[in-house]
Amino acid sequence: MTTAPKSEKDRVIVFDTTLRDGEQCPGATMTFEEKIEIAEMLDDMGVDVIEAGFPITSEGDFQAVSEIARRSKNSVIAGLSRANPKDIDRCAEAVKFARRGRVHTVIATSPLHMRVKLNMTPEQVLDLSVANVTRARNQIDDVEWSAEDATRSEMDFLCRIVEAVIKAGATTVNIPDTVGYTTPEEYTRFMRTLIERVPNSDKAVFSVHCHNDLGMAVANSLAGIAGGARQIECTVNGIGERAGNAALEEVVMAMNVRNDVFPWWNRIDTTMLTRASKLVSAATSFPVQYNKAIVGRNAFAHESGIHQDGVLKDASTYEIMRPEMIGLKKSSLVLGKHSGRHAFVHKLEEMGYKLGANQLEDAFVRMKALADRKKDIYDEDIEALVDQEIAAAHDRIKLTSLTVIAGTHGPQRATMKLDIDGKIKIEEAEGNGPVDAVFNCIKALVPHEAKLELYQVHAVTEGTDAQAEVSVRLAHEGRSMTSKASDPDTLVASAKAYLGALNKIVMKHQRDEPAQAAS
Ligand SMILES: CC(=O)SCCNC(=O)CCNC(=O)[C@H](O)C(C)(C)COP(=O)(O)OP(=O)(O)OC[C@H]1O[C@@H](n2cnc3c(N)ncnc32)[C@H](O)[C@@H]1OP(=O)(O)O
Ligand SMILES: CC(C)C(=O)C(=O)O
Repeated sequence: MTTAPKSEKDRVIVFDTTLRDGEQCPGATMTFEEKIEIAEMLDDMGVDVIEAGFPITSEGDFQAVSEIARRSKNSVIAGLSRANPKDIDRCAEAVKFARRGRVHTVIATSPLHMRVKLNMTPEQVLDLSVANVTRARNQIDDVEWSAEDATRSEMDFLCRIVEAVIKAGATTVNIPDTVGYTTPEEYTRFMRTLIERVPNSDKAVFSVHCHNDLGMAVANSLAGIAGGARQIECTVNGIGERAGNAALEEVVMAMNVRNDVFPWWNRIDTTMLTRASKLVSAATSFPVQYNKAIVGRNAFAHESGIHQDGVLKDASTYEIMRPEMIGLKKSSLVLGKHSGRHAFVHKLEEMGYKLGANQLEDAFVRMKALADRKKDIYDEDIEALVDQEIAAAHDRIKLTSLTVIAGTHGPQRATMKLDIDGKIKIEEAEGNGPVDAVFNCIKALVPHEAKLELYQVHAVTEGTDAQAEVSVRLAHEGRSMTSKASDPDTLVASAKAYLGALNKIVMKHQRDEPAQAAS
């Protein structure tokens, strides 16, 4: 969903640099095919300018930028270049295949960078900038000039150089916060002063490019727009040098959700944001932080009971945007130790269960107990728990407690307390292994002739804290009775599964007895 257009002067151009600045961070290198796929997706999503790479970097980067340019549909395709003829020419050659190509040329303007890194005087930097913008403009109509480390540059010099590059033909002037140093108020003032003081500032679009070293890249980008800029340079998932760049999904949704505060619009189809995030994460192998704004897996997930109850009554209690706006089907209610009954009942209904009040209360208590011991509660856990609740509703023999001593120095020993028809009985037994000790305890507490035919264990979900699901089959008087039980403790699950099968035998006897007496 795109924000309804207002006027052209309020439109923010979205410039995505995932494939250039995003790729610059250690470990994020993408293959040719991955870059093509991402560029096509950004084009479809409504990104105005795609910075596809830095063509002088390598033959591979040149090829990727050229191919993205060839395949471009609506987006302008930009390439980066330093302020030297070789970079400019190579870049112009790569982007010339696009419907609209852009040469983006950068040079540092801060005293520190000019002196230490470039070993140039401000006048040399100014002359070089003018010469290279002119060179680029002789090859292409769309030229962006960037003042690297602009926010640590002197305002008087910046005004002079910006005026000169616009005169030389720069159509976009980018004022980057290269090292993530500025603050929102400062950046608004900085941008406003620059635009006001440069006499020909109306001949170019001013742009922001903010890094996240102090966690303010998104806030600073919006502040720069408030100061008069109309292009935001950003990346999907906020990837980029060091702590990254302003995240595309965050700046776009901030403008959409708080349009009262950020009264500008853009052309992004926000329903593609989730897909874009997943694609970039997969291509770079950079996981998305769980609590990342907009696209983190917890951004629309609720675990606490009070929040879940609120969301069930009206999602806007705890959600400031609808999940569908960013291409997510729905928000999720995650069951855990902080959950309440409303969410538990809702989950059971979704899974097709309808329990009576007592069964529900028992299952809820058991879910809480499970959540205290297990990190994630999956649907399979709930299923196992409720099935067991239903199956055990009429059991005459119930497990009350179990302690097992196991380890290298046998024999293993179990102590078990059972509730048999309302009476508590306790017994201790040894065994050849902990499971044998547990089953011997049951035999001591409930003497019976049934023979163990099958004992099987498997994990309900993944991880070392997964619940064990145990199946037990007992044979008695020519019939077999099978029962399943689950618990994070394999021995408790074993005891419950055995007792489940035993209860079935007892129940069968109970049903058969009156019939036998009558015959
Ligand atoms: C703020 C930014 O994100 S800018 C983009 C940064 N991205 C990258 O650097 C990724 C791609 N870079 C590369 O592949 C390489 O660095 C290249 C191909 C650009 C250059 O490689 P090399 O020629 O081996 O130079 P190297 O990277 O070691 O040093 C950079 C040189 O460029 C000069 N330089 C740096 N910025 C600029 C600039 N904007 N304009 C002109 N020259 C510059 C430096 O002063 C240095 O020159 P020197 O060799 O005379 O000292
Ligand atoms: C090339 C420029 C825009 C840059 O990446 C920066 O200054 O951070």
